Amino acid sequence: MEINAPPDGARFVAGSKKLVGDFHDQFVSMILEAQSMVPPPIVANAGSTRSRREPSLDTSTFTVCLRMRPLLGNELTARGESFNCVIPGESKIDGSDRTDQVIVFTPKVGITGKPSLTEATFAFDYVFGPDHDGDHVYDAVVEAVVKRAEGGQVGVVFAFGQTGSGKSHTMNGLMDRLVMELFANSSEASTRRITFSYMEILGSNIRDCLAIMPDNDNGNTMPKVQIGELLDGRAVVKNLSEHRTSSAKELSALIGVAKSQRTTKATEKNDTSSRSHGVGIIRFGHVGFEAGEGPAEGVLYIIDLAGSERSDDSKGHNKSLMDETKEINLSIMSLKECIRARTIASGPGGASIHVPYRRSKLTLLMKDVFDLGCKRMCSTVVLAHVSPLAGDVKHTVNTMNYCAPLRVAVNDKTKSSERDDRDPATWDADRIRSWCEKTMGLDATESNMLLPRGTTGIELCRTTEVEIYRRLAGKHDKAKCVYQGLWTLICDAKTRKRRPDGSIITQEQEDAEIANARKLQEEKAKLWEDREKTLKSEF
Ligand SMILES: Nc1ncnc2c1ncn2[C@@H]1O[C@H](COP(=O)(O)OP(=O)(O)OP(=O)(O)O)[C@@H](O)[C@H]1O
Repeated sequence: MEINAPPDGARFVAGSKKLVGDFHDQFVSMILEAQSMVPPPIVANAGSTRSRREPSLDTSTFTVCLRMRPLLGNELTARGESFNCVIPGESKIDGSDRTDQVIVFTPKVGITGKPSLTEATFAFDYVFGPDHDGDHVYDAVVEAVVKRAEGGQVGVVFAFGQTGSGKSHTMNGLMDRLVMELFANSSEASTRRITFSYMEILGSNIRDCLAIMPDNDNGNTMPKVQIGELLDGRAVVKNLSEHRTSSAKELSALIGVAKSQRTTKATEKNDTSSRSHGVGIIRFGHVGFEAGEGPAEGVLYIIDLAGSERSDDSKGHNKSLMDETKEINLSIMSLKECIRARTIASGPGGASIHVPYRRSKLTLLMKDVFDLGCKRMCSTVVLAHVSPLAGDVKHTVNTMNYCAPLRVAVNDKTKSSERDDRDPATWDADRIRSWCEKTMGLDATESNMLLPRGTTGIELCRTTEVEIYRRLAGKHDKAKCVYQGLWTLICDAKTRKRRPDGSIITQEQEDAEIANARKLQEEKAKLWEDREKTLKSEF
């Protein structure tokens, strides 16, 4: 949509070469006017869409958010292209769906010297504007992921966006709040074991930022960290130090050391630009179990990606900064590719989609998030960051063009899959109880402990491993058996072959299709053989 300047606003000087910065005040008033027309938030009847959907379990969920930083310091008073061109748009909460919109205005000056704005609207799960602080972001999207990781699942929070858009600012704030929350409940201290590690990744060069801690014998000579895959498919990290923490003070001190060790350099856009991906890993272990007995460790990855740069941002770089930029942009591209492919892979007919997580060390580390066969729930929060400045608008549109469709892909997959009767997420309370008793060997008392108040299949599928162990207290072997049995069924359902329209391909249909293809191939071979014979006889 094009918005033209008010007639009395712009100095139209036909033929003279005017730039966007020459119309600072006109653009500011045009954007303020557009902002005054944004409708108030819409809150529809809760539950209106959820009740219509088939129960289904998203084993890897992505919450795609946008955070825009405020204008800073001299940006507030500077002229030229230093004005705000990103504003929060309409907000809707519709049953189980939540949508926040954001509007980006691209200022232009035509060849006639006339200023105009091009308006584009993008939808996200959440949009955090300049007035939202870090606590707001934590409460809205991060807290739930932390709780899941504490319960034995995988949580990932990562920040990406243009250099100088506020990624480190957000992640530092989230880490500070996380430290407070993790140790707020002292009664949990005796039942869990928290460890912290921090590394920085630049291409295949990975460094342990806590290797110089005094509790590490190797000091500064720590070997390079390696990320690889075991024969059984598990991703492993070698030579990364793990530091047990039992208080907020200890964890805070470790985070402080990690931050001070991370490579930053001054670039044209940011005096302290992060030139690597910073990866904080918090593991939640459980005490009181024999080795190999208890629930799996939960893990939380807090990832502050290096800033992506367009060629404009890097025109003043020397060769080494240029090489770093290339590495940074490549790994961010493969991360985005993996999220896109993973969301499509969980949709109808998507089980055969390849998720290229081996392409970079960062995505290999997060393998659980991208693997359809992963045996635990993975929740990822994508925090895309943008600068509000008109001078950065190309980058902003670029970030939004990539991130906003990630959210659409997530929502689309619930559309029209044929109900899978073997998927435990679709079972009612009686069927899941009968499976627990007949297949898993639980007696009636154990079933009552595991399935309080008529727990349905989808509810049990969403229950964390730690919670299953808690409900079946003292019966670790049964808890392990139920969790593993349940996740085998879930993974089978996730990888079941489907047609693009969502209908299930049964084993018999698959066998018939293979036999049919083989028959066609034999017929073709026979045809060629006959042709060759005819040709030979003709010459
Ligand atoms: N929401 C915010 N409120 C106030 N100041 C902010 C906000 N976001 C960012 N800033 C400030 O903007 C500047 C750049 O932010 P930051 O270093 O976090 O960017 P970045 O995206 O991590 O950059 P790079 O990718 O180059 O490391 C910093 O001075 C930071 O304090």
